[in-house]
Amino acid sequence: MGTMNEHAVAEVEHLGKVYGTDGAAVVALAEVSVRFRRGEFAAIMGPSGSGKSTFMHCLAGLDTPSSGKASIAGVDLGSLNDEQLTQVRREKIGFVFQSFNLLPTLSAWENITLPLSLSGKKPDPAWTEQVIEAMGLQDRLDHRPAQLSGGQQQRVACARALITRPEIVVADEPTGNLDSRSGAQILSLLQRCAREWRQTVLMVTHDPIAAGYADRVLFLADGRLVDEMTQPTPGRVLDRMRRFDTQAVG
Ligand SMILES: Nc1ncnc2c1ncn2[C@@H]1O[C@H](COP(=O)(O)OP(=O)(O)OP(=O)(O)O)[C@@H](O)[C@H]1O
Repeated sequence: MGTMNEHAVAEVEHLGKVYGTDGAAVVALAEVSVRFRRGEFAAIMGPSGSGKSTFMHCLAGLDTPSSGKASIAGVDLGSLNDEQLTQVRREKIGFVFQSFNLLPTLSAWENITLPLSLSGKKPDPAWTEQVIEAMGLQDRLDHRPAQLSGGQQQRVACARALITRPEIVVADEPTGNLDSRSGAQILSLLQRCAREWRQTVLMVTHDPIAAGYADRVLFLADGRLVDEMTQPTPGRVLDRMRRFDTQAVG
């Protein structure tokens, strides 16, 4: 695809994670190696307990691998101290969660600009306007989360994730709590992050329709990367997921 020599924005090599010890040890990830490039929208799928959250947490520096390594922009996260890790997360990664995670006492505007307030930075007016307009939030900036619909709240959460212009957007089931129309809006926005703004978007999802918006789908099973699909369609993703079901039964 002409991307062989392109710089990997994020990469894991021989990533492994074991929780607990001895008899109680659970292998959550084993020997996972994958690279993500600039402007790529990737979906991570797999049955419950297959290691998706663990994978994302290790990649984003929220959890420490037991073996192998995770790197962001060529920097091995394992070589950083806590302060440096916090800085990498703050500057390079925007997070979107299934449950929005907005602060209830703050207005939409205050929630969106919180990452900047926390690091003592001023909003870049042109970028801020572009993000707010892309999220369709111009008329909702004074509202508190409770005065917004679920879809609007998730768009506030997306704007908050984008306000620092991170190279990577990590979305953990971003449409899990939304109706299909609001979900489609969020997925189009994530697609735009990748295509127009050249951010690397990594999304965990259980939904084949959501995965259909991605450029590539990675399939995890029992902590291993077992398959990969480019130019996914909901139908092909659904077929692949069904094969996990039959394997689990058999
Ligand atoms: N903190 C922990 N302590 C012990 N075991 C854990 C911990 N976190 C995850 N696990 C185990 O690791 C395995 C992978 O879990 P993980 O949450 O990464 O899977 P998942 O694919 O995200 O699942 P789901 O789709 O249900 O959210 C599971 O067997 C889980 O029980």
